[in-house]
Amino acid sequence: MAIKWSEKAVSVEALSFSPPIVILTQDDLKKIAAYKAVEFVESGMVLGLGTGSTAKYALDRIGELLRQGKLTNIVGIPTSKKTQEQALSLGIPLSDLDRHPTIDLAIDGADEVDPHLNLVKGRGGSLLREKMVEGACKKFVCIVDESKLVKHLGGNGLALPVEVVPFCWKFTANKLQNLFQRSGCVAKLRNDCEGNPFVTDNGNYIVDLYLKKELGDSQIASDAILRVAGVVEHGMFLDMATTVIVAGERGITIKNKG
Ligand SMILES: O=C[C@H](O)[C@H](O)[C@H](O)COP(=O)(O)O
Repeated sequence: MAIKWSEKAVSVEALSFSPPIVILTQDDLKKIAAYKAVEFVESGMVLGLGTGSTAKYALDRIGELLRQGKLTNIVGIPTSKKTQEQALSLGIPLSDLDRHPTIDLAIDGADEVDPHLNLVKGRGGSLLREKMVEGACKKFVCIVDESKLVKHLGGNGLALPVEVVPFCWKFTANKLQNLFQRSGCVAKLRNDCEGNPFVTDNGNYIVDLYLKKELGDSQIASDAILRVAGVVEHGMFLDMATTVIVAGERGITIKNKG
C-alpha cells in the first residue's frame, strides 16, 4: 500500500527499500521505524523514552549503541514503569522531569497519526507520563508502521483513551459519553486481563471512548474533555510531534512539521 501525504504544512522525505526479498511483518516495520529514529540521537542528549511495542525497539537500539560506545553521556526520561525497567536492564542512565525539565529528543510510538501529525496515544495506558515528557521536548519523533495512518483522529472504531481518577469513575464516564453523543460515543472502563479495572502507573483508571463518527475539531474535543471534572488527561497529542517516521511496505517516509 502506498503512503500518501497531501498536506502542505509538512515536508516529506521518502526512502525506498530495495525490492523486498521477504514479506515484512508489522513488527519488522516497527523496528525499521524505530532504528531510523535512533539515527537522530546524539551523544550527550537528554532523551524521552517512549512506551509500547514500537518504542521498545528504539530503546533496544539505544542500549546497543551505548554498549558499543557509539553513544555516550545519554540520560533517559522514561514514560512508564515498564520502559523504566527496560531502560535499566539495558544500562541506560535515567533521570526525571524534575531534574531535567527540558528534553532534547523523545522517541515514541502512536496508535493513530493524522495528516497534520496529530496523534492518538495511550492504548497501552501510558498517555499521562508520555504527554508530560513529550510536552517537554525540543523534538518529538513519532515512530509508526503504516497501519497507524488515519485521515481523522477518533471515529476509526478504535479507542480514544482518557485517564480518569477512580473516584466515581462511572459519573466521569457518563459525562464523557454525553459529550460526544452526536458521534455515537460509547464510554467503557478499560479492564486488565483478569477483568479488574486497568490501573495506570499513576493509580488512575482509563475510560476508552468508542466513536461511531469522526470526532470533529480535535482541539475543541480536547478542551471539552479536559473540562470534565475527574479527567486527568486524554490521548490526543495535538501539535506535539515534530517528526513522524512511517515504515511501510514500500519504504520509510519521514514527515516533518513545517
Ligand atoms: O500507552 C501507550 C503508548 O501511547 C504507545 O506508544 C501507543 O499505544 C503505541 O503503541 P505500539 O507501538 O505498541 O503500537
